[in-house]
Amino acid sequence: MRTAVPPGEHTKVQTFEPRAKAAPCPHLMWRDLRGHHKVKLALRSTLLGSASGVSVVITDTTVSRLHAEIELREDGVWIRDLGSRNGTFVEGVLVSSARVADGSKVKLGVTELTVVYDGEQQPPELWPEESFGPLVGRTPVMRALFAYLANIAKADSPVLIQGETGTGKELVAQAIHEASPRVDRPFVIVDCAALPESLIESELFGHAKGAFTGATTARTGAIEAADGGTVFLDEIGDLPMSVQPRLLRALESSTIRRVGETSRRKVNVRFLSATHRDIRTMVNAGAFREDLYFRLAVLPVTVPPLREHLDDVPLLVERFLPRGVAASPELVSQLTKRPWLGNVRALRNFVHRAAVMGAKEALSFSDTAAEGRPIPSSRTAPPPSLVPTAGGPAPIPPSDFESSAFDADFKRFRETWIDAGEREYVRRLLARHDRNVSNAAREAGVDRTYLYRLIRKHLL
Ligand SMILES: Nc1ncnc2c1ncn2[C@@H]1O[C@H](COP(=O)(O)OP(=O)(O)OP(=O)(O)O)[C@@H](O)[C@H]1O
Repeated sequence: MRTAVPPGEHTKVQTFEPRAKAAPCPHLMWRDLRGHHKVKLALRSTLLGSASGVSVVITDTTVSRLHAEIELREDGVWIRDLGSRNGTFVEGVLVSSARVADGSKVKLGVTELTVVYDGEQQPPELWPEESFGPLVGRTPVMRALFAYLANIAKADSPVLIQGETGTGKELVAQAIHEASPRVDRPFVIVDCAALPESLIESELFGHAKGAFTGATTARTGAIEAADGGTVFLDEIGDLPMSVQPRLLRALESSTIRRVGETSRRKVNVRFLSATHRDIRTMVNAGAFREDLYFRLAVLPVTVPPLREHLDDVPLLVERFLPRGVAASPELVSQLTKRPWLGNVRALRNFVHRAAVMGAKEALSFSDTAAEGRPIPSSRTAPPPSLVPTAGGPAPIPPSDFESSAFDADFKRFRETWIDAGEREYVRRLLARHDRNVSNAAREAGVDRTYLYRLIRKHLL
């Protein structure tokens, strides 16, 4: 359990006035056991299936409970299968994700649906500033996200934040809490992936003295500690099945029971949770409770991967660089062309490495760290650099470890090299064990869930 750091300084520079493009606003027609239906798809994302909690319920036993998701993007309507039992077909072709053209036929189980594009959606509301709490972003996709976050911050319903690793989900949770009426109360974070199954219950709900061996004193759990405020359950997809009913009960009854106690305690908390996994597919696979999913995802948030808002790279670089240091325009231009598979976190790590090692070293490190190479033409250009801004400190010398690393700020130096060493350690460990994580974790003497986290962090 951690309590969040206080909010930092937020820049409110307004230099770029983006316009959101309108997405198509289609309708969906189909016939099932309940007859003919025609539904307008007004939301950016619509869940289709036979479960009663989804937005478009299809009454057909061959349709999975959470079967597919329709997304309205600027370039059209997309459908994504959620690991359904009988698959999703577009014009007779089995797809995992596909664009659906106007008038196309989509088949879920034995039910055929027709997608008709008719008219455009109202463009989404855009946040007027380039930051929202600790988050920065100037692109329409981020400003639309900020406007949505500002709205849901006022509500009290549970929020499920989804997005790839490193997209900023934890920061989104922090931003929601800071913009909510609960801002003056605690914001408590629980990382469900970092705790072994035996400890997670007591971490969440607390325990009584003597509840189990080693419980020498009573302990308040995270949910109780967040009373009046917000509890953020990070990596909720890793919550063991055995603990899920207990969390469901807490959400439904606003009470918790400490491990080893018999009576329940009233709590007043807002639940935010996040995951990089698709919980809908986990529900279909029987690895996550459907009722808990619907309880947690009353207000869903999807954080876009960095490759979908690359125009934010310059602003993010500025945010991550030490005060008084600026990146050269060539470097920034190169950075906006990378795929950033590790998203904003990878960009932040790059900037920190560049400030210690020099941009050239950091770029070549990124090339081997699954971030992909820059566009070929830029590779022949001289190495871009970090330069001091007027009145700022001396430039950090580019190039090799020997000359530059020891001149840097100690904290950053330490983080960068620990990060690099940790990555190399895990890479070699996995190679020695043919990527068998259980064996590797045993040899390393760490918990399996912790090793998974390191693998994800370093994109190994
Ligand atoms: N829009 C943003 N503005 C400023 N910083 C950001 C933004 N998005 C992400 N970051 C920074 O990127 C890093 C990774 O973000 P965060 O830890 O919130 O990602 P995450 O999606 O929760 O990752 P994971 O799935 O691995 O838990 C953090 O240092 C965060 O501060």
